[in-house]
Amino acid sequence: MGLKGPKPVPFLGNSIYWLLKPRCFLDIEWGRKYGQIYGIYDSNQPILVVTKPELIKKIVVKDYHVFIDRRMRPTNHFLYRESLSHARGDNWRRIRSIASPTFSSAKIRKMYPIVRQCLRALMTHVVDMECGDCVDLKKMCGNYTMDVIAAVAFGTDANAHNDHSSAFVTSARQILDVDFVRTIIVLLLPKFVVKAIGLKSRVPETAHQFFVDIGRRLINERKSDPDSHRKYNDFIQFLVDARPDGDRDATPAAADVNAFNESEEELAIRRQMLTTGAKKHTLTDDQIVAQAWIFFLAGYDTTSTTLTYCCYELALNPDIQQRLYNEVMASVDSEGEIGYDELMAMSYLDAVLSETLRKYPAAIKLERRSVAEYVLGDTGITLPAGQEIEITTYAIHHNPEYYPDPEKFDPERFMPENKHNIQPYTYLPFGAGPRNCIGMRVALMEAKLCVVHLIQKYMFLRIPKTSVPIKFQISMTTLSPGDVHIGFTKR
Ligand code: HEM
Repeated sequence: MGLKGPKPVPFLGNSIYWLLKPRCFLDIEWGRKYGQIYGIYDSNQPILVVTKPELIKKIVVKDYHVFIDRRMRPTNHFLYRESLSHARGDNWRRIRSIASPTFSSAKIRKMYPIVRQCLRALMTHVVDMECGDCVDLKKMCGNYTMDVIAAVAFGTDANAHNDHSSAFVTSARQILDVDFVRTIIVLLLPKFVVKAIGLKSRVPETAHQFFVDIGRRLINERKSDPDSHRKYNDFIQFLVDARPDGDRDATPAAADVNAFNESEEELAIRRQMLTTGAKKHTLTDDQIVAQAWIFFLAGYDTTSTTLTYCCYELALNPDIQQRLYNEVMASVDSEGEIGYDELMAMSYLDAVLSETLRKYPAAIKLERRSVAEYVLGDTGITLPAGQEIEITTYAIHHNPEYYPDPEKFDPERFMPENKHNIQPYTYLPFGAGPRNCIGMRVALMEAKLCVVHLIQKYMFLRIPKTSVPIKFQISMTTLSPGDVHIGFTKR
């Protein structure tokens, strides 16, 4: 296509740079140098990088059917192949329209008590720590989101704070703690070299099998219990019960939280996709297991790092923390509890989390793949079928043209009176269009509830061990923090 872009290294493309610097910083540098459309190479795979809002809208919403697939590395395991995030074309449409009602606000309200229960475990754990102690935020938030996602996706009590050797936690760790550098070396080296030196990036099959076994067992139990739909409010149950006339509020309304890109046009496209998507409105048992699995994989680390960054910024910004504390105290009841509607109505809390997701989007980029030849707006570029596309979220969120003083943590940007200043398709922490994050509402509920309960009891403090600025780990797709420590002191 003759695009500008960083010079690729033979066979390795530009991937070699990702070993040296976090990808998010490279995206900013390359965007400054090459503009809103440029080309990079992932090994020998050419990728079109797009950061122009009007073109993003075309790709992810208006012509989403041309860019219906996400860029995916080949995988044979059904847990991935059949999952929502990896599925392609009509298979994805079908799975998405069956799975969407499981994320309706009615269903999320039903899950609320499960999340509340996991929060109790977190609060008990925090009480057991000495106040004023140095808190390992990543670990604390990770244990909480592990408990939540195990409970809502697999109906299982992971007991992550207390039992680090439980089968659930160890199997999850084997899969989640993938060594990035090792993985990229395996991807970069020719296959025969990888084989010859016996390098493996794969996780042991027993870890995957553990989740397959739990999922299959639960589905059997639920299917043989005629009352299960009354007893359980987790994803497995919702997917077992999925019906063509499931909840109608599965698509977000224009006023929904974080729906910055959702005009009536986008909502209509999404609704149309969902209603035409499902010819056969059931999933096989293994397809249900694959969805529970991907909810676990996509929902654990993203929510945990978001919470980590949020508490970190509150520790660095005592004024913002105080204002949030005031809002929390005005919203909770005499027992310190809060209902779903009251939680969602807290505008400053919403602004704090939105700003966290702006400054630290857990996924640093979105990926799409064209299924047909396509003329890209008035750029004069014709994309071939199979063209990989990346939309560099982190770089967009840190562009001073859209967010003045982008390194400043400033929740004001997202207060109701200022939200209209945000240009559509420049705020993408959950992606956009019909293939956006299906778990957004769950993630926000889980994170907000956690902040509300922690801040009531503890003040977050910057301590000598708090690294400023925060350090990011080397990663291709996610914004993972290195160690993050802050102090907690009892209020
Ligand atoms: C703060 C937390 C989270 C963030 C920042 C986040 C972000 C994202 C992003 C950026 C995407 C890609 C969207 C696109 O390509 O347009 C995505 C997809 C997805 N997310 Fe999330 N996510 C979060 C939590 C969750 C949770 C809790 C779940 C499940 C319970 C979940 C399930 C998924 C799934 C299944 C997909 C693939 C959707 C599809 O291809 O149809 N995510 N997420």
